[in-house]
Amino acid sequence: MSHLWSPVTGKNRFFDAAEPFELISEFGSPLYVYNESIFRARCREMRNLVSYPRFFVNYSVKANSNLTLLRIAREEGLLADAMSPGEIFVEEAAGYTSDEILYISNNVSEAEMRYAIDRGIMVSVDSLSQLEMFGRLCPGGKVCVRVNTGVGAGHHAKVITGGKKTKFAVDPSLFDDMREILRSHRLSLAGLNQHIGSLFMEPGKYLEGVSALLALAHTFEDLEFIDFGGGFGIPYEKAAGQPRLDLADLGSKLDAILHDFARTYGKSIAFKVEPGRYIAAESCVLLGTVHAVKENYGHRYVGTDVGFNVLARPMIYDSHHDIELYRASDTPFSDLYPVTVVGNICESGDILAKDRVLPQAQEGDIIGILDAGAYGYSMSSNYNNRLRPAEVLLREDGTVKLIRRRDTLDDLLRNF
Ligand SMILES: Cc1ncc(COP(=O)(O)O)c(C=O)c1O
Ligand SMILES: N[C@@H](CCCC[NH3+])C(=O)O
Repeated sequence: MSHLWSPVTGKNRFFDAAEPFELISEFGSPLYVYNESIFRARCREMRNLVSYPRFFVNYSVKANSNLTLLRIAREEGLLADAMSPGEIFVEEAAGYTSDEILYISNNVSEAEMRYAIDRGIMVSVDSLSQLEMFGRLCPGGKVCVRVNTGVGAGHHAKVITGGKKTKFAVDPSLFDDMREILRSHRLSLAGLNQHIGSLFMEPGKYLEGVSALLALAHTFEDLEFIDFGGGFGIPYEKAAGQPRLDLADLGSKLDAILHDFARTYGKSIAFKVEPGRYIAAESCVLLGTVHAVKENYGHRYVGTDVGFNVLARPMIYDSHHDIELYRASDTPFSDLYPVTVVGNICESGDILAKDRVLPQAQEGDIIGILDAGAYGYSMSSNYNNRLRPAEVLLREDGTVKLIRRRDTLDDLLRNF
């Protein structure tokens, strides 16, 4: 039995089914551990966001494209987004059919666009030059256009995808030119989509974006669907008491807007959202091992095997993840003081948590990095020729399933 120190009170039920030390000894460290019931619960919350009947949730698989999790998302009735042929390929392997996938392309080659067209997958283009390309490849076809309504939101400048300072989507002032391209290739505009950015915690900006897109949508007569994008945030700072996004409030306001639009649009219309993080983030704790503790010029460091090759978010965006400690011995956890938790990569920016208030860690302790299910494994790499970790699923029936094996040294030579 291990001992747990957690900054998050009122739990910890995540590891009911299996102990961190047992998991690490069986599957290696670091290790992405997912909880099936949390993942399914998040899928259902999104499915039930509104009462509007033709409402679809496209899971944005860039957050986490593990095949087993994709199959579960599909079982829960989620459709899928794809950002690349690779994502389409994996979605098809998980059982998604062409009518269940929306390809939200960005600066793709002809071959990449054709990959979706050949499969009958709906393509969203995000520039007029790519609309031209689509028209050349698929004259007379149906297409979707990604629109930048000028509304943007997100937890960091690098993930705000709407507004005046982003490469994404079509500026509505170019709509006359867009209509001309549609006409010249006999294309029908089946859908409009947008994505304002990743991680908002208040409904305001999202609903502002929804209304802005719908105002533009009224000027097109034949739309089949409108897709408002993802961005639904989760509270990463639970230990500090950060509240959850009020989905019930967001859902009821969104519902009213959708019914209103549908009443006045004049034809049956479907609506979509594209959550990634909300579905996957909280279903995962990333486990790692403490291998060294040291003091450098008065600064205390906890050295772990969770480098930024394993979890890139803190390095790229200074993102916060709450951290727990598990201990096999009976040594009690000490008082709390600030330490910097780092990985094993040869860069000084390889920092998981700076000046985090924790008990003194010991060699052999396990750390648990919470809410690591979105943009965790999917952004991991082999930098420093390190092996990407395994992923395991704590199933609802109490069993543990390996859902992706850990890289092997041979994998490092696979492409030579
Ligand atoms: C086009 C598009 N849709 C959906 C998402 C999913 O975003 P999130 O994980 O914040 O829900 C992203 C990523 O930000 C995206 O680029
Ligand atoms: N990778 C970002 C989110 C970007 C989503 C892709 N548009 C994160 O970890 O927060």
